[in-house]
Amino acid sequence: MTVFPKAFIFDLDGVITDTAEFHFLAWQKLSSDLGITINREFNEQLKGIGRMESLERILSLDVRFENLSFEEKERIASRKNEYYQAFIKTIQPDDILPGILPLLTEIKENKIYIALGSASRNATKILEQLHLTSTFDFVVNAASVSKGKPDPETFLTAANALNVPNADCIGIEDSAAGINAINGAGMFSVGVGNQTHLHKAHYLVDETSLLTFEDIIQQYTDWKN
Ligand SMILES: O=P(O)(O)OC[C@H]1O[C@@H](O)[C@H](O)[C@@H](O)[C@@H]1O
Ligand SMILES: [Mg+2]
Repeated sequence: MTVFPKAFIFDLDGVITDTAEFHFLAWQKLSSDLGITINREFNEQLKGIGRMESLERILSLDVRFENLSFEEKERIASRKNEYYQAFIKTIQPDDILPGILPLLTEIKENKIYIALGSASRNATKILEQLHLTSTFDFVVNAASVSKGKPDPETFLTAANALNVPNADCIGIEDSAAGINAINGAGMFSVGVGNQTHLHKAHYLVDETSLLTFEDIIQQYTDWKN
């Protein structure tokens, strides 16, 4: 018999819209200002991770930045955010990734809650630009939690707010940190991306266009039984 979840908890960057690419481009630009080179492979470990922690990981690549003060780090992190905000200025509903709108619609039709579990302080703004604010029953962002992904707190906070058991939630993520967070919360994890980085996902698809309600529910049902 088919088992339906009580909530879907979506990551934002790289799942709802391709802002993961803008985060990468902004970090790359900032790194280049600092004389540090980062590539896409290195960027995989920044996905899902908060702004200051990402900066720490980049600075640790070069001993010249060993003794920066907190104020200096904050200033550098703000510069990255300025670069990022310039990239996201023009984001609009057309930028919702393929497959996401039909999935959201079907979840709603089945009267299942939809939450956002994002590490980004820009999350609310992006949802507004995508005209998706009212689609989400609850939004968790970096300001709502004390421990970011891979800690499960982001996903547990959403489940608590919606008053649903953790094991009745499905989380969707494009980052390894996010998949670890969902699994740590005792939820069913859906990964969007490649096997190398997201092998811990309970169910994995290559891209968002392959996320169908029917397939996810089928996989979730198998996991529950
Ligand atoms: O700098 P922001 O917008 O608060 O985002 C923090 C993090 O948010 C996450 O969603 C992204 O995957 C990370 O790449 C990003 O660094
Ligand atoms: Mg993401």
